[in-house]
Amino acid sequence: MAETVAARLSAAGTAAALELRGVSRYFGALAALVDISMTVRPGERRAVLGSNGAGKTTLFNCITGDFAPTSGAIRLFGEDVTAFPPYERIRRGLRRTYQISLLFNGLSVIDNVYLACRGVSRGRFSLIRPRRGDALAQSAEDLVAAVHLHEVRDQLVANLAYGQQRQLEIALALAGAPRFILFDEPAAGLSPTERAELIEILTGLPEHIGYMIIEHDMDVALRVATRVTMMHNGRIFKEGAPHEIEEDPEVQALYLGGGGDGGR
Ligand SMILES: Nc1ncnc2c1ncn2[C@@H]1O[C@H](COP(=O)(O)OP(=O)(O)OP(=O)(O)O)[C@@H](O)[C@H]1O
Repeated sequence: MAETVAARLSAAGTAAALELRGVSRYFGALAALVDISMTVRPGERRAVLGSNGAGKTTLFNCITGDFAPTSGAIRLFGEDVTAFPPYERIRRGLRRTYQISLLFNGLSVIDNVYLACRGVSRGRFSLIRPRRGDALAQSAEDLVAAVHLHEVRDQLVANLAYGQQRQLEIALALAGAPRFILFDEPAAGLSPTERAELIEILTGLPEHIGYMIIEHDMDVALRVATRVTMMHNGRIFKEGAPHEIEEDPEVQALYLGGGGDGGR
């Protein structure tokens, strides 16, 4: 369904959510990204696959502005953001989750989400205590529900199961009306049940929110993505619909043939 929305917005002439043109990133002599060009349409859900060292995290770091590309250009919703610092990209609706947890363990689920909503809103330094029913408090409640954590709303983060903590990280990324989210291996370390829940949460996000997801679990990646980019040695190796990638003999040889370990 997200594919339909993406196609409709694109046909209407809407600027791409994300556009990379000739992006390279070197660390000394090491080429982590080489001449990456890609276009992600509004509402599109893109999986980025590739073995260790393929360049996936460096790609995310260039998109967020954590690393400057050595060369090339990055556009967000039609605007050239190549020289923008990360906070300017966040202001334009870009969000990211990390492999490491950035949660406040000593606070409840709802307080973590409320603080995230507060952090991306105007007046974020106000010390006025929130009341239930104010707009931000309501947004926090909605986000907790969107990631299926309403039953543990008042629990301390430290007491949550690992999978629930990952779900909470998704809620934080959803704070403040994001338009495009980068998910960095959200399924890592999850049980099969938790993975199924994650798939439900990601596929249930509002259709106008596009995302890019780094995922080693092929099953998760192919189910939550409408399009897949396969990277290898800092370059784009293949791009296509999930079924095209799954059936591609070269992808199978490089990735799926790795003994069921997702090419790691
Ligand atoms: N800050 C850095 N300094 C030096 N080299 C780096 C840095 N970050 C990444 N690299 C190198 O760039 C290459 C690409 O790394 P990157 O982390 O982007 O790959 P990846 O596809 O995300 O791998 P993984 O699946 O292990 O996270 C690797 O050779 C890595 O060692």
